[in-house]
Amino acid sequence: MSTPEAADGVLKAPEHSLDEEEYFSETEESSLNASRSLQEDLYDVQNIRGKGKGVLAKQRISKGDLIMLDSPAIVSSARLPMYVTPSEGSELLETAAGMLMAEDYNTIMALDKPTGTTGLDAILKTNSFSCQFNDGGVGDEYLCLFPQVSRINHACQPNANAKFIPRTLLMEIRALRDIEPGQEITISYGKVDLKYAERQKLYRDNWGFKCTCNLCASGIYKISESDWRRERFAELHKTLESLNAETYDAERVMQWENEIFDISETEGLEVLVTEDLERMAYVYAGLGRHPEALAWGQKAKQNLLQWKLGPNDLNDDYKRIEELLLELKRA
Ligand SMILES: C[S@@+](CC[C@H](N)C(=O)[O-])C[C@H]1O[C@@H](n2cnc3c(N)ncnc32)[C@H](O)[C@@H]1O
Repeated sequence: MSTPEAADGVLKAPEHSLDEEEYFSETEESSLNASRSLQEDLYDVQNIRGKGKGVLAKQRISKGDLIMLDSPAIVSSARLPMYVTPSEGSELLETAAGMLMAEDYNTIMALDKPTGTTGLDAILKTNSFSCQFNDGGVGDEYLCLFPQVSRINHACQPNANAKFIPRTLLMEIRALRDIEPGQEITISYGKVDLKYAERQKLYRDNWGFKCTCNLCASGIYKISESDWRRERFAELHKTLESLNAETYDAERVMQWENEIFDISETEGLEVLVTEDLERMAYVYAGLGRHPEALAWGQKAKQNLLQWKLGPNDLNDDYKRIEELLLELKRA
């Protein structure tokens, strides 16, 4: 499992927007105990037809709200099978799990696994996230088992986002859109922008299930509309990335970007539009419209912090956007 508004001019402010300070303090202060009390108020684990268990909202959750903060009960190098035999690997996992507190051990042993399988291997394969702790170089891939997050089912138009924070090893689940009481909370297990056939193949081959999320179960017309939008999303990005001084036209870029923002909202692809928000900042800056450029730059930074980066994981994208914001403030 790996984890994953257009407007005429300036984006609408999201209903719940986090500024950097609020974001950092909210996340820094959140302990796992806080997460457990969040759990009691916000969601329940219940049986979902055709999907085993799943997580349902108990109250209205607003876009941007923190839903879960979970720490891994088990962390295993993804390269373990290169160094030990399958039975040695299973033994190591059982030994590690045996060191957990009884409550945590029972929680992970009760997690979902394919019928007819036993043991931690199957539980890890069904439920773990593939996580990188450093720069994603050779050997930097780990399988992490998050006991609470493991109950969240996949959807191809998810209403929540899973973000792994390497510095703390926490997995953060945040609402991608408003979620009503009784609605299932869902995340994407794989690449979020795949089309129907690619997604079905991915989930069948890697996790052994046929995806029956709302989109995949919705029938041929809705599925092909969604596929068309996803294809258009990719096509627009290709066009935008291939622009040069001769082919650049600010008006057209703005139209295309607004189309991208519309599609990202419908399809749940908000995590993929940071560069588009940044591009809009450059377009407005190029037109000498600095207040609008600044607003788009701030949206880009917020998008990065909300959906991709952990507090203090300030990567090159973040630094580049910060520099742009500084320049725009000076202009
Ligand atoms: C990480 S677990 C999710 C929680 C699980 N349903 C449970 O009962 O604990 C992943 C498993 O849930 C089921 N599942 C998750 N998303 C699904 C979906 N969109 N369609 C069908 N089954 C799904 C599959 O059996 C998958 O292997």
